[in-house]
Amino acid sequence: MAQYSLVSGSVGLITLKNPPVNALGAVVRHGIVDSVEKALSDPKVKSVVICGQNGMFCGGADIKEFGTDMKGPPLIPMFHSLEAANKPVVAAIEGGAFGGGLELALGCHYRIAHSKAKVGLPEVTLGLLPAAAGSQRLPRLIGVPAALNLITTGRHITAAEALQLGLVDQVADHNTVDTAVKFAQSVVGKSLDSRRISNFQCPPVPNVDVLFEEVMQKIRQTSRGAIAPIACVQAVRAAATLPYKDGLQKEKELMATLFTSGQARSLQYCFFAQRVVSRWSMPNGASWDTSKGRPIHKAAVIGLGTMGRGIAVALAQTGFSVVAVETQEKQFMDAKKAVAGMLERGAKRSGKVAAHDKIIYSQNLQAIADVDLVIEAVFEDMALKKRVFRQLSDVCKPGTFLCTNTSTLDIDQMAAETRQPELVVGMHFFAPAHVMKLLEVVYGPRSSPEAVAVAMQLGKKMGKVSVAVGNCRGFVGNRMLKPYRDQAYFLLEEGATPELIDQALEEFGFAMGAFKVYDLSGLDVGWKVRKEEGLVLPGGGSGKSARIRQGVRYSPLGDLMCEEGRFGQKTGRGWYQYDKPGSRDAKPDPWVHRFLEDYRARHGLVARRISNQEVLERCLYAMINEGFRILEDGIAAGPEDIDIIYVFGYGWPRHRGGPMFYANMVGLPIVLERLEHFAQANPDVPTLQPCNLLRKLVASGSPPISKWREAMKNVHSQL
Ligand SMILES: CC(C)(COP(=O)(O)OP(=O)(O)OC[C@H]1O[C@@H](n2cnc3c(N)ncnc32)[C@H](O)[C@@H]1OP(=O)(O)O)[C@@H](O)C(=O)NCCC(=O)NCCSC(=O)C[C@@H](O)CCCCCCCCCCCCC(=O)O
Ligand SMILES: NC(=O)c1ccc[n+]([C@@H]2O[C@H](COP(=O)([O-])OP(=O)(O)OC[C@H]3O[C@@H](n4cnc5c(N)ncnc54)[C@H](O)[C@@H]3O)[C@@H](O)[C@H]2O)c1
Repeated sequence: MAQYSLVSGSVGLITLKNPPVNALGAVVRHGIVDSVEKALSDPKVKSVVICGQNGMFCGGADIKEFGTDMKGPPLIPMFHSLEAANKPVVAAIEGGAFGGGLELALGCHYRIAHSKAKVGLPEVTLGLLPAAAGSQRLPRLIGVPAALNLITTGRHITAAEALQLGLVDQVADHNTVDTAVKFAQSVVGKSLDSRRISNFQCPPVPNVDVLFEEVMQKIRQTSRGAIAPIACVQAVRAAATLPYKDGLQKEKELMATLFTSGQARSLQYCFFAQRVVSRWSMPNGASWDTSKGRPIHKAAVIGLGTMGRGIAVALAQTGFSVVAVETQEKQFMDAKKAVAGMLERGAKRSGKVAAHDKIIYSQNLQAIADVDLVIEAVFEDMALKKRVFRQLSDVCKPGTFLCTNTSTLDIDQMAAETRQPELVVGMHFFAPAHVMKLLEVVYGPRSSPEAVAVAMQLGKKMGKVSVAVGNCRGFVGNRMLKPYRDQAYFLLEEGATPELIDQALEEFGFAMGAFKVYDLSGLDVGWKVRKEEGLVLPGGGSGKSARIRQGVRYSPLGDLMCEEGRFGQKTGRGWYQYDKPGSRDAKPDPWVHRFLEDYRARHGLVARRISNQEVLERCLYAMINEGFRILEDGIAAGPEDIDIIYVFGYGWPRHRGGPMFYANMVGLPIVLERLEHFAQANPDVPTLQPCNLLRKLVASGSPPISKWREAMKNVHSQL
């Protein structure tokens, strides 16, 4: 609702009330219309202030209403009547004004913001554009380049930046509403013509066509197939080149296309999924609302290689005291230099002071005796990790949380080496750890809810999107990656090239195709793991056993590449060629094509034409099938957990919602039918056999993804 009151004898105060963010649902919109009418028709009222309750102005249109019949007054005429009012209307912005909330403020004649408030037009992140005239008013107020930046990125800006851009008129440190009321009284009688933004001409831009052409080209390159950023540019272009009324019409047409698109549904699903996963639960019933964490002041990182360095930086930048331990002399010296450089660069970007003094370096484990939490990031070697956990348990004070950054190994085996196994959890960061947003928090069978709560809270403090998952080989993300990568290799054997596969995946929207990722992370990493698993045979093996291991189809292609010393970017040669070791510009390599032809000839394989569609179906459906198995096994609490892991950690295009949402969009019966088809053609690939949960969901009428948790409960009770 919107509450109306008369304050200071002459100011009509309209307070938006719709917790928690005062979104502009139908009831609020009715409330605004009624309140504005009251204020404008009351002769005692000389000016109007609009604010939101509980220190929050407005989070925008009510996203939960999208997809419903959206009854109630529309926003655009409401904002026009505010703007047309003959009494000054002032927006008092506390907390935030986002999307429709900022558009409401732009309909007002003045805007006063609290110094800690943030504002923005984040519609693009929901697959939309600011379609309550925001795309037309903002460029008129702050100019085309600044408006383009805000609207195409959706970024939230501080009150100080908003003031600098001319987006707000004043910033208040205290009592924003009181300040706005006084301000409203002070402007009574002043002409309002110059305050009605829809009357403004857009500030002229030299070479407007060139500017928009350049911006559009950049957006096309970076948007990975997302349509909303492109529509945003088109809408701002309309503001820059057309009269307001025509621009508004263009905004409406563009919004109509976006609003009903699958991309908008996917992005809005991601918005809510991110919030769903923060309400974590464990199979034993423990959950975020019943489990309390403990404050962490001082943390330790063990092993300062690729991951340990990033984790130490992320902790220090969050304000934690860190003890960083590395045993090898050269690594120790290199890490100190590298971490200092990372902190400097971070400080430059954020404008904050580099947190050098937060980190103490040591080569001795005794230095961590008084820390509250440890994150181990030594080599991926179970024997070593067990030894380290024994030492940690001896050295650390009782009650210290012991976390491992392992990407695949069994948390429980490490916990078993300690005196308090309930304090052991996985904190699986992604490289580079100070940049990547995802954190998988892995609970073993003995992990306490308190330990999970501590890791989840720590992740949140570090600005990570944390997802709690169960303990199995590869957890969620890496477990699902295996069948995807296996399919990519099998497709090479059958006639594809790395470029063909990567192109199909990149056109789908992945940041990088499977083979570019291999080259980036190093082919030798997987080779080492496969050797330890006893899968690697010299020369790739021979005869029938060459392409079968442990009874299932296996491609030795990756092993053969490693035997040639082709480890990827680090050696300047991998699935692509690079100008020099360490260089990033991947070029197709004729050597690889010959290597694949020789391999096929050796194994009597006849190359066939492989379509992009087959690449997507084989790679993605195999991955999705594993996702269903993960749900069936109770490793992830719901499809949202899997999707958030893939969007934030594995470059899955957000506008496609994550693998499980994608399956829901494609249609579960289609996914099942294609998996059955591929499984029949590849009886020696068990990961293509459709899993029980998928079959049961299809048999029960393929409920929408929002109902899968419920359906999973039934499946679990039947298993
Ligand atoms: C605001 C925040 C920054 C606050 O963050 P914080 O961390 O404090 O809190 P949470 O994020 O955890 O949120 C708490 C709680 O609130 C829910 N929530 C937040 N925002 C909204 C919202 N806008 N609507 C509904 N619910 C919201 C959130 O889900 C949490 O609850 P939960 O139970 O899930 O835990 C942060 O919340 C934030 O960033 N929010 C989103 C801000 C945003 O993106 N706003 C823009 C919304 S879109 C918009 O405003 C569109 C307008 O431009 C124009 C609308 C015009 C519509 C016209 C439609 C015409 C269609 C024409 C098509 C015709 C087709 C045809 O022809 O048929
Ligand atoms: N590299 C990645 O992309 C990535 C991503 C996620 C998780 N992980 C996991 O993170 C862990 C570390 O991986 P990495 O890539 O940083 O390895 P790395 O080889 O770059 O670094 C490991 C470091 O640990 C040090 N070390 C070994 N034993 C030690 C001990 N007893 N005490 C202190 N330091 C010791 C080594 O000297 C080395 O500097 C592994 O478990 C790995 O699976 C890696």
